[in-house]
Amino acid sequence: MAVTTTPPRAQEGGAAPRHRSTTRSLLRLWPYVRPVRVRLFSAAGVAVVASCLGLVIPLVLKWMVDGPVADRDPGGVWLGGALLFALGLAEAGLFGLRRWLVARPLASVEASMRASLYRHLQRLPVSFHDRWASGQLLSRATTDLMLLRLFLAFPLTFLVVNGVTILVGFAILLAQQWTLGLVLLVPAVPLMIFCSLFETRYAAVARTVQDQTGDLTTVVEEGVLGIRIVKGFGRHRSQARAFRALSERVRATELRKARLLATIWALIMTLPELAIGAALILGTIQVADGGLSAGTLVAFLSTALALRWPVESLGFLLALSQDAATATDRFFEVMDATPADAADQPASVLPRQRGEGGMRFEGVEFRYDDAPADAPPVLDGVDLHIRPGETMALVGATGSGKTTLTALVPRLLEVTRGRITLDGRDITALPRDELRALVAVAFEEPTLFSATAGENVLMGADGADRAALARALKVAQAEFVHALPQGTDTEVGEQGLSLSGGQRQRLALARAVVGAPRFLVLDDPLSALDVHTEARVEAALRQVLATTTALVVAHRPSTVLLADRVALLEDGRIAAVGTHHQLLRDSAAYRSLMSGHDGENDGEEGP
Ligand SMILES: Nc1ncnc2c1ncn2[C@@H]1O[C@H](COP(=O)(O)OP(=O)(O)OP(=O)(O)O)[C@@H](O)[C@H]1O
Repeated sequence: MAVTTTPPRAQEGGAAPRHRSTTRSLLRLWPYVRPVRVRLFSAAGVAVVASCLGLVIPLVLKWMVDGPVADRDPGGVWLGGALLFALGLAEAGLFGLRRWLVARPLASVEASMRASLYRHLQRLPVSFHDRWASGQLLSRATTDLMLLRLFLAFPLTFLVVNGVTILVGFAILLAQQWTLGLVLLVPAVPLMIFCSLFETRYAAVARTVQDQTGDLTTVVEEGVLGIRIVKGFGRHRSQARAFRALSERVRATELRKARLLATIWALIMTLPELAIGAALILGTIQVADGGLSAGTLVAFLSTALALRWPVESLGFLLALSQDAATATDRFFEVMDATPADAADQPASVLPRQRGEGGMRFEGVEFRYDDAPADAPPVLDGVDLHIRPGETMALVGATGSGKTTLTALVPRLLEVTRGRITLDGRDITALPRDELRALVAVAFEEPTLFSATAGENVLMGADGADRAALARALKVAQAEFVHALPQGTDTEVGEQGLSLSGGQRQRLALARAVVGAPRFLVLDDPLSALDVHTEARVEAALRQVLATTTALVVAHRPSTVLLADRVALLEDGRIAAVGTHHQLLRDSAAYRSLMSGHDGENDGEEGP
């Protein structure tokens, strides 16, 4: 399975991709923004009108200074004052309306992006999740999406509003006194150069800080999930040191970001102020010479001052846009990864052949994407046939590829070469839903979700009822559930009651069998059980699921004995197949493997 992107790692010095276009990045948000475009554009229109109303105020001032004030007409002054008050009120009201227009749609854009990301993460193959740190994914789903909502709510609108206001404002300035207007325009050229330099540098720092925040999230998550190990080995000090070092790195990068912002902000504020100062001096000289009316100078300077905020806010708006472009890139790095179903081969369904029943591995080769190029494949030409209704134990040394082989059947991993058939049908030609209904899996690490015990089990099959639940609990010898405070309705998992390792394993096993699957793949799911419980589980499994074809990774002779036949995995291929006794007799490797377990203490399951 080819996944098209690799996880970016936070690097000191910035990891922003070169040649990135901020606009092109942000334009990718369009499909999510499209449904709310009418409200967003209306809000921008309202804000433009509000901002331009602000520019009318100096014109009213000019009329007042040159008219009623010069003519000492109190009625005119009152009229001008009332007009100014009405304009101010309208401006404030319109900005309020803008905020009301965008609040709800933007919350829905953020929610729909988060839902798409979550859906996509669920569809991405296991190999993708193996390669990406969970904190990097978490930070994309939280911090990055929040930055995007902020961008759509504020900088996007105000870049447009302030851009239009600056253009209209300068048109008014040039119309009033073009020579003074040109003086104000002088700083525009250096400012544009500074802004473009700033954009490139800021993009690199913004990317670094967002990646480092992802790394920090990973460390926090690992610290919380691994709290028992941290405490058990007294590692809290070294964990805290590692955390401090990482947060120190984030702080240093944030400070770099702040320094850049401070520089551009200082330039954006100073240059226009100098230009306004120069215009004031030149304008005063012109008024003294009689070339300009006092009212025009007042209006000119008021307009110039009204343009200060639109100009000065540019640095801050550009910075927020950069943060948003980086967040967009990070969001699409995940969304662009090829989901597992997209990699399905065309459904060249092989006709089911007689005698082809059961689970068959034919020349199966598998290599991990991130394995070194010169490393041999983990599995190299595996041939194995598990007959219908048969239980095959899979044994092999640690690291021989047993888990990898079991992950290939439900297509958690994809074979690199060769094929696997279930009742004669190539698994790559089966729709995912059908494959997942045919094959049930249980792993050594039993994962339970924050839900009731019953819900955790029923997750194993769509439409399974209470009767199926009771049957599954019986097969998995998980009837201890009935003795829990609320029986099958007791909350378990991270937020609920803590269960012992063996109890969790039996619930996970019940989940695997609740749908009475045709094929069962168990990756040593009974390792935490005592031998007696294990024997009872296996016996019940065989009896109730007589038609099930099972592949069971086994480490202990007791598990092996319950299987019909045993396959020995060695050097990436099946080295021997036979009953336990046959292999003990014929295979030295098998004898040595099993003898390693002879003296093993099988341990007790939890309370
Ligand atoms: N995501 C991965 N990327 C690269 N190599 C991997 C990955 N997962 C496992 N491997 C390698 O593949 C080999 C087989 O691993 P696997 O977990 O399948 O062995 P196993 O037989 O199940 O071992 P055990 O009995 O200890 O559970 C090992 O060498 C392991 O290092």
